[in-house]
Amino acid sequence: MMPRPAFPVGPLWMIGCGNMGGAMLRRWLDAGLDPATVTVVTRSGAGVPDGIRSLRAPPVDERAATLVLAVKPQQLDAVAPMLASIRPRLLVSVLAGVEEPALAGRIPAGAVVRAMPNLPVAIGRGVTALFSSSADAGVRDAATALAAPLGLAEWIADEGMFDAVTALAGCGPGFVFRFADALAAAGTSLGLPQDQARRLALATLAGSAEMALTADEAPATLADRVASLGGSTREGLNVLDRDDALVDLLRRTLAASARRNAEMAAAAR
Ligand SMILES: NC(=O)C1=CN([C@@H]2O[C@H](COP(=O)(O)OP(=O)(O)OC[C@H]3O[C@@H](n4cnc5c(N)ncnc54)[C@H](OP(=O)(O)O)[C@@H]3O)[C@@H](O)[C@H]2O)C=CC1
Ligand SMILES: O=C(O)[C@@H]1CCC=N1
Repeated sequence: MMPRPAFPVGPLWMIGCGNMGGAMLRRWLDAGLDPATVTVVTRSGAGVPDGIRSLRAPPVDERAATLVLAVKPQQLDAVAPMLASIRPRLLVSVLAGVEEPALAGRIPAGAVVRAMPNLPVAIGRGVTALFSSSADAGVRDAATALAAPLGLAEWIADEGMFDAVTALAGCGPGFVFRFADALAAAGTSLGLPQDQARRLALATLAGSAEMALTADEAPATLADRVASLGGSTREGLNVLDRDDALVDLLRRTLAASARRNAEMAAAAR
């Protein structure tokens, strides 16, 4: 296995440390990020890992090399003024929707990278999509080094694709968790005890995803291997496949999320 790239050198400040910022920071610390280099700024101090400097405003007489922005898009204008004079080498924003020019216009930085992580980054099995208009290898290496311990990291060439990537991978765990509950509930409706249905549903999802990830065949081929001719899986698949029911449902699901990302982008322009 290739060694992971080293974390960017210098102080790392994280603005906002809730569900996503907290998940990323905990994973970075587990992966060897030096806690002494980290400062977190929030209003309440809630959610900051033990042993990490937690402040209510950025320290005035210090500089960050890397600034990670992890507040909600609607909170950008509340935090931007206090970040305007920091001028970090690298600004990494995980804000859904908010585009690079909107970030660069509010928070001057050597370079801006948009990152779209998802919640399984907490266990190093997430997805992080990255975009930057900068072609600077140092910038890209630094962002890749931050994303690598979080799971799969993929650069997106066209920022116009970022809302779609956000809908699929950023929001995706929400849809998968909902699917897991639905699968379990369907088992319960056939008479299984609730806790057992949940265990079976989660283990089935985990095993199937792991198998599909490592298989040479496409998921459709794997599905056909489960569906014996004249058997019960085919009967179930017929329900999902009739009129493209599942595909249509997910198309509408992702389209709704992508639309909301575009709205948040427009609001920040
Ligand atoms: N949750 C997810 O799965 C994903 C989220 N994202 C993105 O991550 C970002 C954060 O989302 P999420 O973690 O879910 O949201 P949370 O509400 O959980 O976290 C927001 C954080 O911002 C802090 N905050 C809010 N206002 C201020 C302020 N004025 N000054 C300093 N800190 C502030 C909050 O702390 P306090 O209230 O104490 O100030 C909190 O730590 C969003 O932009 C979202 O688009 C991206 C991918 C996935
Ligand atoms: O729901 C949201 O807006 C964020 C973006 C991706 C996941 N959560």
